[in-house]
Amino acid sequence: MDHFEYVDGVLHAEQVAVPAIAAAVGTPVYIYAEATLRRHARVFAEGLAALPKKHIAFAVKSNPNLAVLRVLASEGYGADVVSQGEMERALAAGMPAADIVFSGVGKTRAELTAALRAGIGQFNLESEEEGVELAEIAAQMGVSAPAVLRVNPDVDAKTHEKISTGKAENKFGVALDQTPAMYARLAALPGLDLRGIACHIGSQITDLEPSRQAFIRMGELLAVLRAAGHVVSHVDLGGGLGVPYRMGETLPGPAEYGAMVAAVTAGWDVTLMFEPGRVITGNSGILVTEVVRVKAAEPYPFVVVDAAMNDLVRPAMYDAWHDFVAVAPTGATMTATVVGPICESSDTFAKRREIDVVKQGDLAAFRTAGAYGATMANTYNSRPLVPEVMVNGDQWAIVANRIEPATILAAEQVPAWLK
Ligand SMILES: Cc1ncc(COP(=O)(O)O)c(C=O)c1O
Ligand SMILES: N[C@@H](CCCC[NH3+])C(=O)O
Repeated sequence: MDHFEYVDGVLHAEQVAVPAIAAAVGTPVYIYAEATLRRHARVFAEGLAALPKKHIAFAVKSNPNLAVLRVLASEGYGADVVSQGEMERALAAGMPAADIVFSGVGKTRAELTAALRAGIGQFNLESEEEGVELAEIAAQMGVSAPAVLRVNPDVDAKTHEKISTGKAENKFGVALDQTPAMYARLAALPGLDLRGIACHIGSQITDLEPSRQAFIRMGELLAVLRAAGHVVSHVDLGGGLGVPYRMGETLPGPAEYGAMVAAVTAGWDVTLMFEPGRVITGNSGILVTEVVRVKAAEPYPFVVVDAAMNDLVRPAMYDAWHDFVAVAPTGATMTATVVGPICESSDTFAKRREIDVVKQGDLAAFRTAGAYGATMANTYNSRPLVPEVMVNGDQWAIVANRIEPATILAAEQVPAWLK
C-alpha cells in the first residue's frame, strides 16, 4: 500500500494529493498508482523466479482498465481473459495474442472463432463439449487450437463460497477421475493441439495449503497422462493468491507461494502458467468518495458517502472488508456505519466500525479497491459509472471517463404504443 500514503496529513497517490484529483474529476473516483502496479507485477514475477519455464497471464477480469493492461504488458505480462471483450482489450493494450489464455465455461461459438482468428496462445477448455466444438471450428478454419483441459481438483480453497471455484459442486473444469479418458478423446481430435491441464481453485486465497493439495493432485494427474503416452507440456495453476484488506494484516505473499509451487512442481518439466489478478491490482487502487452527510442515529451514526454498492459491490456481495479512511484525518476516531445512497440495506460498506472522524464534505477512501472494483460497477439507481484515474509520480490522467447510464430515449424514439 506504500504508494497511497499520507504526506503532511493528506492522503496522496504517489506524489499527487488526493483532493487535487477529487477537485478536478469529482467523486466518487477510482485512483490507481502505476508504481504500485509495477511493483506488484515485479514482486509476483520474482516470487516465481526459481521456476525454469513459466508464463504469467494477468487475470483481466480483476481490472480491465486499458491503462492498467498497458502497464502490465510493459512488464511482460500476458492476459487471462474470459470473454471476447477482455481479449480485445488485452490486444488493444499491446499484449501479443500468443500470450493470451482464454478461460471460462461459456465461451460462445462466436468467441471461439474470434479467438482462433486472433491466434491466441491457449484455450483453457472447461468441458469435453467445448473441446469438441473448438476442434470442429478450428478444423474448418484449417488451424489447430492450442488447448489445455481445466480440471476440478475438488479442493476447498477456504475462501468465500461465492468465489470458490475448485470444489466438485462448482461449475468449473471437469472431474479429476474423468480427466484421463476425456483427455485421450480430445487429444485424438484433429483441430485440437491438446498440450496440458489447468486448475484454479478460487480467489482471495489466504492459506496456501489448499492450493498445495490441488497442485499435488495436478502432479499425480500429469504422471497418469504421461504414463498413458500423452504429451503434457503445459500446466496452468491459475490465480487466486489473496491480498491483505486490513491495515497491518500479513498473509503469505508471492515469495511463499513461489516456494510452495517450486517444491510441488520440481521435476515436472512443463511450462507452468499463472493467472494472478487481485494480487497485482488489489492494493494498487483506492475508491475516493465524499461524505454526503452524517446522519445521527442510536447507538451509532450513519456516515452516508457518495459512493455506493453499484461502484464497489464487494461489501454487499461478499460481506467483504475494505478499510475506510479519511483523506485528511484529524487523528480522532468514531464508531459509525458507512453506507451509500442506494435504496438497499445491502448498500453498506462498514458496519459499526471504528473509523476516522469525518463530517459532511470530507473526502474519504476505500482501500484495496483496485481489483474487482470498477470492473464490477453498474448503473443501478441510474447512477453513472465512476471515472478512473492513473497516477504516475507527480502526473495523473483520467483513464476511464464517467459513463452515464443508458441514455434517455429521445421523444421520436419512443414507440407510439408507449406514448
Ligand atoms: C480461471 C481464473 N483465473 C484467474 C482468476 C484470478 O483470480 P485472482 O484475482 O483471485 O488472482 C480467476 C478468478 O478467480 C479465475 O476464475
Ligand atoms: N469478484 C470476486 C472475485 C472473483 C474472481 C473471479 N473468478 C471478488 O471481488 O472478490
